[in-house]
Amino acid sequence: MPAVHPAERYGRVYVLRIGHRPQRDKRITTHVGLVARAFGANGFILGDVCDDHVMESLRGVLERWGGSMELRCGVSSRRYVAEWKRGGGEVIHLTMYGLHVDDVIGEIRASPRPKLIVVGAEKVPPFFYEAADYNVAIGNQPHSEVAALAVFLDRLYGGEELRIEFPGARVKIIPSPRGKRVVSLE
Ligand SMILES: C[S@@+](CC[C@H](N)C(=O)[O-])C[C@H]1O[C@@H](n2cnc3c(N)ncnc32)[C@H](O)[C@@H]1O
Repeated sequence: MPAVHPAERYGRVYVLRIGHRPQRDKRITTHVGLVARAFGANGFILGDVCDDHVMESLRGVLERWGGSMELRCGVSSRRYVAEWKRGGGEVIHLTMYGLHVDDVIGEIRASPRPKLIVVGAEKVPPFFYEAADYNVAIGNQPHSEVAALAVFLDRLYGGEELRIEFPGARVKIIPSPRGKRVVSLE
């Protein structure tokens, strides 16, 4: 049976990637976008810059593997956060300096408000700490925006996101104990 998209239960979820440096961060920002899609976010926003390499990679994955995640780039991150809040949504900034995820995830899951998850690259300006409704730490040790986003979305959706069936997929993997089985859906 196709899985119900968990966003139907927990509200709309977008990911805002800030601080992307096109010379250095192409691969890691692409991975942030891939995790956003695969772990059930409804939108991926690359703030302040556009990077064709990143956006084309993500569009290619959506075309082949399905899903209807909204993709945008080049919008002002600060304005996006402010407008999200004005529209009634809440902002969750992932940072190692924040409150431990275990101490806030219950409250976040209980809220039906649309959620904007902000992940940084290098130093995150104080604006985002102040504008956030929650500054959430996936443990209080430094690691990676990719890991932080994956763990946060998995906690938010309680693991349901790993069974999402993506609409419009052209191919699908048949899980197998050995080797690769991929079938065409066209
Ligand atoms: C490589 S880290 C750089 C962190 C940077 N030194 C700072 O002052 O925020 C890039 C991003 O990974 C995420 N991140 C890294 N460790 C994290 C943790 N323990 N909990 C939550 N997010 C984390 C944050 O979104 C952070 O902005």
